Amino acid sequence: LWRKNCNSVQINKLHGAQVPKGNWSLPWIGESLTFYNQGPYQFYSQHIARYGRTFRTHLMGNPTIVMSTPEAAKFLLTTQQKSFLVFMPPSVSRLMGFRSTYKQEAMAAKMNKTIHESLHFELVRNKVAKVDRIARWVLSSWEKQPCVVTYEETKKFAFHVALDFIAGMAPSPETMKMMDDYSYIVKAMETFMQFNIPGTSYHKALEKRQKVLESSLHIVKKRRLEQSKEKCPLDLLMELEDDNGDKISDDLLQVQLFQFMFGAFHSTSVLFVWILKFLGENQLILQQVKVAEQDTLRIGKTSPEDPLSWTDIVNMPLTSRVIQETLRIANIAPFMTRQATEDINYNGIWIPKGWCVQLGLHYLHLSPEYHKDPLKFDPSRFQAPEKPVTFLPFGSGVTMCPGRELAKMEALVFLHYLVTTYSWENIGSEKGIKYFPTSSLKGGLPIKISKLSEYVI
Ligand code: HEM
Repeated sequence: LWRKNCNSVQINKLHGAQVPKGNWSLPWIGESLTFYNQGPYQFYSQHIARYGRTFRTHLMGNPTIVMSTPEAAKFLLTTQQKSFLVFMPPSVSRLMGFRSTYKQEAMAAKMNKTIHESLHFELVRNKVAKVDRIARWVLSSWEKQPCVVTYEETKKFAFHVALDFIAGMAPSPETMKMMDDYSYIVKAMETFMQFNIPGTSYHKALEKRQKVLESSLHIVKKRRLEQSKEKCPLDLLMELEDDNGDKISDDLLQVQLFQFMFGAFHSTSVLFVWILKFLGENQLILQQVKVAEQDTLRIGKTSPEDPLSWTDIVNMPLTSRVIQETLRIANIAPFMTRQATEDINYNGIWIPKGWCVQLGLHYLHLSPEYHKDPLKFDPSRFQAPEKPVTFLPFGSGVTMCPGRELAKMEALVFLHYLVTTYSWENIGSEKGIKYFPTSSLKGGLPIKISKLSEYVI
């Protein structure tokens, strides 16, 4: 019956448009297991070879059309974005407290607008000195460790930068505990298809979510009393009023802070891990970054305590290209999924209402059509402007990541201190990549670091 239902949709036509070729596989599960086991790139490559650039499948309980061209990205994220809602698998959306009607609620729309506006360039620029302090604090704690599990340690950095940036909060035992609870939630998202059964890690992750929400509420209440002169995004959210002049409720605020922090720290720490992996494997590029750019910058400082400035940040073109190339190859967000709110005809492809459309960023970023020698780590490719809509690590359109400038600035500061002060070697064996909730290295990249003897400025 399930197959019949799907097929009857497929042969229905709207102005001559047709659902693309593909495979439904098993009822409800569809091809989710294959997608999960193979990872997006292999899954996309095999299906594209068989069915063409746009194909249909069944993922996470939904009929899904997968597209991976710049035209499709533009259509889905920009020109036709109003016909779609952001989609997450139910088990993930429950952990995130995400509702599909979310963007339609008036207050939620105001909050979203505030978040995008609050992460402005000026704020990022003003935070360089603070991020500088946090980077030194975290890196100096690595010196005593015989084995640094990069993901675990860069997480501390990204989490505390995000907390300072969003809520003006300094590191404390309470924030470390909050970070551990978050980490448990992220870990639970790695597993495909989860059910809330007592004793399972998913059930425990939902309990941890409750704890993080409590910590978030505590932060909100503390911030209300602080009356800080420097306004952070949380202050701006607290000032919001609905159409009746009522302030945003604490319930909404704590969920918003929860989601905001989630977006802010996990992807960023994963980015650092990938950068360390690629630089470790490309010693020549590492030496160029170190000698030609970062050492020169450090030598220009009057004392070792001199923090980086915004001028320094914008004078790191080589390191910036390393970050771009890492984002392209690592594909931290390997795909984006949207759900159609109406029947849509996209260039003869029929997208029925309720179906999902998945944009395969992983394939777009690694396609030889748009990127020469795509699997080669070659930051110099970014010396020339990339072809339009072929590089979207932060998405595009109204939901484009508002934290992208902060993420890049953090990475530049972090790399500055890492390469000028330390050398490192990989001490773990390759364990492969996990793709959910983001593309990251299994094992978290264990390294051993040594302080450089020439660091005597
Ligand atoms: C390397 C680091 C990061 C990557 C790769 C990344 C990637 C992304 C992507 C791809 C999206 C769009 C999702 C979609 O449209 O479905 C997104 C959204 C978002 N990101 Fe980031 N992000 C990063 C860092 C950050 C940081 C540092 C912050 C906050 C300070 C942040 C806050 C957000 C928020 C709030 C959204 C939701 C925007 C909306 O729904 O309108 N992200 N991010």
